[in-house]
Amino acid sequence: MAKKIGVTMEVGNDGVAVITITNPPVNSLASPIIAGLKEKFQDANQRNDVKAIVLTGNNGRFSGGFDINVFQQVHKTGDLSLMPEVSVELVCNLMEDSRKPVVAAVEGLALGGGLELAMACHARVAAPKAQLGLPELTLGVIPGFGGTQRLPRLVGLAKATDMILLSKSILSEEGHKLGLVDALVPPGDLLSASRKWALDIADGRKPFLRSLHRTDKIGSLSEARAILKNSRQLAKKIAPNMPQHHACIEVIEEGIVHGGYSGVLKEAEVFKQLVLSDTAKGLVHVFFAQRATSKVPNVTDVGLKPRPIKKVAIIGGGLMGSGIATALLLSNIRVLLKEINTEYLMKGIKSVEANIKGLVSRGKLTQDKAGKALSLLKGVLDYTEFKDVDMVIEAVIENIQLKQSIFKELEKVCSPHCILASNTSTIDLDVIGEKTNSKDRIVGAHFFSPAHLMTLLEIVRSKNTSAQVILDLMAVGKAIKKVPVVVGNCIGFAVNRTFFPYAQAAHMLTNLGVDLFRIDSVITSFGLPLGPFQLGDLAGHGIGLAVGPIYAKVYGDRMFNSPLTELLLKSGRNGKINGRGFYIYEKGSKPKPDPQVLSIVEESRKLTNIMPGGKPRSVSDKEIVEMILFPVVNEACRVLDEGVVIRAADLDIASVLGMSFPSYRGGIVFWADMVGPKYIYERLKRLSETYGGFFKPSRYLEERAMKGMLLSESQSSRSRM
Ligand SMILES: CCCCCCCCCCC[C@H](O)CC(=O)SCCNC(=O)CCNC(=O)[C@H](O)C(C)(C)COP(=O)(O)OP(=O)(O)OC[C@H]1O[C@@H](n2cnc3c(N)ncnc32)[C@H](O)[C@@H]1OP(=O)(O)O
Ligand SMILES: NC(=O)c1ccc[n+]([C@@H]2O[C@H](COP(=O)([O-])OP(=O)(O)OC[C@H]3O[C@@H](n4cnc5c(N)ncnc54)[C@H](O)[C@@H]3O)[C@@H](O)[C@H]2O)c1
Repeated sequence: MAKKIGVTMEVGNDGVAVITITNPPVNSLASPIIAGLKEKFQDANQRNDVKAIVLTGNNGRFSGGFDINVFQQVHKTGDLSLMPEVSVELVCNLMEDSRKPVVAAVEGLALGGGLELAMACHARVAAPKAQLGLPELTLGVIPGFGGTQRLPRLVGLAKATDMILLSKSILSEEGHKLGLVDALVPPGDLLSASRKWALDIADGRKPFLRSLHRTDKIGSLSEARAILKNSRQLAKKIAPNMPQHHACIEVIEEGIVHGGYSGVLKEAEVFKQLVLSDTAKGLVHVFFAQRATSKVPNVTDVGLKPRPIKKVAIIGGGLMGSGIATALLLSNIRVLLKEINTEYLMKGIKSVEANIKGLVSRGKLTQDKAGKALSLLKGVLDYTEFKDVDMVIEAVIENIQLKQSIFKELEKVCSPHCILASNTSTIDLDVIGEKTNSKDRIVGAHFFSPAHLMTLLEIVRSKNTSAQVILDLMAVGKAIKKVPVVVGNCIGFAVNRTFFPYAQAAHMLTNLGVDLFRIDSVITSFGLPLGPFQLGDLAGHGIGLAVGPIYAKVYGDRMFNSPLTELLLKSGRNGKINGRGFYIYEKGSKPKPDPQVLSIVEESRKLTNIMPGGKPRSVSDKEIVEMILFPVVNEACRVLDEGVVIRAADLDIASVLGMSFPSYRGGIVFWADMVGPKYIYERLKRLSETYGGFFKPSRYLEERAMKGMLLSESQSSRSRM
């Protein structure tokens, strides 16, 4: 059934016109809604039987803002005329400057353009716990319906810049204290209270306030300039590669110096420029790509319902097991943590406690909630209590025989409906389940470290895993605030496999004579939070050495064998874990590049002997980015070709959430498409002629480059799922 979209107006006997937005699920401001609002406000302003107006949203949500699909259309077509001219015609002229008072009745959420409409009203009445914010900067644009001007005038400049630059929303309770919300009322009274407020303004019992004309919360020009100076510093720190933060501050400043109306006009100009930026394209892509991960063909569209998962057993209380336990406990799921002996069990429980304490000390969790979470944890040393768990997540060391024997045992001790998940990062799931008769309920639950903080959950589906089990794990993932991405079974799955050339390429460049600290710095300037060497230190070089042969076995034709990791380990540099790797790690200070490591690098260079003519290769920063990330793109192509992910956008989300690839570049495939498959192919081809198989372009990349296709365009039908 087509969903009902539109704007309605009902005029009551009291002379109040209630204008209601209906566009499920979040009442986004799509073109027909904006047209409907213009029409109804014009009508209400003209009708003699209308004394006052109430604006509200249907189904308990005021509005989730401007329709982000329109941004995507603008990105596809480059056609700016798809953007409506709203900020003056509707928001200033028809609403704010109306002679009839308008009151916003806000419930659920008022975000972006939704909050901007509410701020153009002459008062705001809200239900408790409504979410209020201007998150436009997360989409690469700025507020475009006057929000840059009205929010500072309603809550003060410091609070407004904080909310806008950090895209922080607040609840209506806080909004009430700040003056953004004029009255808080129970949801059942929202409409009647708003009607009354509107009539009170009309009859002069309450003030007729136009937000854009207010100056009482702005302070003096020098105070404003001091706040904006701090904002500029904040923007430099949090968004060094993005244009919208600085642009937004300029627009706010325009309004402070030349008045709100001038600010509104500048806002529209700047909005037009930003909406076409690569940053906006990347961030809007990520917005939709993240939501698309919830749609898994033959799983979420076949009428299945997720089964309740109330109790989970975790086997192994090490780094990953304790992190996974923390994530489950924080979402009120009971956890049995199994270890091999009391000492390791206590260590595991202490890690969970430390994770939770860390959240409390950073103000992310109340003491009460921390206590409640820990009360749901029970440590065990055997399988006696496994009979009534709904799911087991195995997180023991990466050892095939051990995992196989555990799964064989689980089949006996757990109920037949229990989901059997493994957190393995490299072992084939079919191999793990080889000795069982439960292959349909064996699934990969690949969390990323630290598991209680990282949001990606790769759900690895073997050819036998049932749709019901995938759906159940997706539901658990969402319940514990992860973003589940369903991927196919292969060594490294989607993320680790795609990024295995990341460290390898860095090692190759270093062996070619490029300074390793420069490589890290170039890559962090590109936008990844950690360069390949610092990332290696964080993961631990022992792990790097252990997984190398596993990758070599299947992807050996495209491996660069660097002796550097082994040499590091030989000299006692395990990485962050023992305070020394490529960097030195001291408590309380940032990692410091260790010059002593350079002699180890020299030794490695002698062994590989790949420097041209024995002299360091000279490379530009651009070449560094290309030589490190194009091999990653190349592997992403193979992942797409083999159908390891359902759609290219899933790999974008997985790269953003699993590897912290910059979201404003849209994820690894989106970025590659922006750079151009043909250019990437030609660069790799040239590099492979000099340096061999590591850079050899994949069949998929070559094909797309030759056909002038994007990498994200219609994938091969040879899906593994
Ligand atoms: C000529 C040029 C002149 C230029 C002048 C300027 C003109 C235009 C100015 C625009 C002005 C405005 O300032 C810009 C905006 O308002 S941008 C939008 C700001 N709003 C947001 O960023 C909110 C985004 N949404 C969310 O954060 C969440 O979706 C949520 C609203 C908190 C709800 O969360 P949840 O309940 O978890 O549900 P989902 O996230 O899963 O969403 C459900 C579905 O709804 C879709 N959705 C959500 N928001 C929007 C939206 N704003 N537009 C379109 N669609 C939206 C979402 O995609 C989900 O869809 P599916 O179910 O299909 O996946
Ligand atoms: N470390 C990471 O960054 C990371 C990321 C994703 C996935 N993984 C995977 O997660 C798994 C665990 O890795 P980790 O880093 O937490 O290892 P870890 O060494 O920190 O922890 C493993 C724990 O398992 C326990 N254990 C071993 N046999 C057991 C048994 N029979 N019963 C109960 N407990 C047992 C050990 O005592 C140890 O405490 C591995 O499969 C690994 O590949 C690791």
